[in-house]
Amino acid sequence: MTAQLIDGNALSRTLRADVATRAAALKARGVTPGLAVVLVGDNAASQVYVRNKVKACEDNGLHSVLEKYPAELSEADLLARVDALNNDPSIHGILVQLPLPAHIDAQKVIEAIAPEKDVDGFHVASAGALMTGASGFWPCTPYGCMKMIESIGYDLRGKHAVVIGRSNIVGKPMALMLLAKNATVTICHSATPDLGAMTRQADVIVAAVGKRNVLTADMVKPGAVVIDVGMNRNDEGKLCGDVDFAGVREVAGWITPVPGGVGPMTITMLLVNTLEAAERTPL
Ligand SMILES: Nc1nc2c(c(=O)[nH]1)N[C@@H](CN(C=O)c1ccc(C(=O)N[C@@H](CCC(=O)O)C(=O)O)cc1)CN2
Repeated sequence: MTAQLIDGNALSRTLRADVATRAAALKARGVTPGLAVVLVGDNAASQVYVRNKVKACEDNGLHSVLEKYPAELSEADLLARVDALNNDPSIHGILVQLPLPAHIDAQKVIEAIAPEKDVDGFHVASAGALMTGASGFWPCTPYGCMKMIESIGYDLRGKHAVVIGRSNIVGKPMALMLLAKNATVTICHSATPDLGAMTRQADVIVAAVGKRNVLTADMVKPGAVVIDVGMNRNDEGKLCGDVDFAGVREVAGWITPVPGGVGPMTITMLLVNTLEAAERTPL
């Protein structure tokens, strides 16, 4: 069996077209959804990601501002910028690109963002909302993974989902989202003794570790849905995920590629969250 691809670029095109339609409707009522993207330092990958976020806004009718600061920016100055953006009525969503330089406490900066503008979904209030089922923004990467699973018409009720990785940004929120759809969820991590024994039981596997070949064909139940969140480089310097794609695609039922899978969906869900932040703002 060769797995069917879940194409993040194609799904993104469909979802972004819907964002553009809704943004135009909002504009007609006098509100242009606005996103502020804050980048500190010169991390090469971050520069590409923020550029792609700004372009995605431009292409789909959202207003965006990109604020770039040198790596030496103080934490206090960054907090002051966040405060100014919290009070700017033309800005509905704020994101501070991660990672931040080591002298800045990233969590402190995230907590300074007004929860109603936290379109990254990283604020503790957003995490609490996800946990309790209250209204709030979901982190874009796991939210994108859920949309990919939804796009194949897969019913998670009663299925066993294994999430590999326990970060606050992907692993933990991913597990909560799967749970909310009535999956039975297992979270595996670096101290899990026999990862393969867990993943072989899974109907759905989400790999979010940041290490190549964490998931190989012998660890996958035939027909499983495999979502690859990893973003790594192989020995030739080519982008690859956490999953041994060539091997696993011969066993899985569905699989996401890297590139062209979860990555573009992360940016798409940022647009969705920003649009919703603007829609929720009273006129
Ligand atoms: N404030 C945030 N910081 C970070 C986030 C985030 O969601 N919010 N996530 C990651 C990086 N990230 C978005 O910021 C991101 C990573 C990758 C992609 C993407 O589209 N990848 C492409 C390949 C791109 C390439 O060629 O290098 C793909 O997978 O096809 C989008 C967004 C950490 N920081």
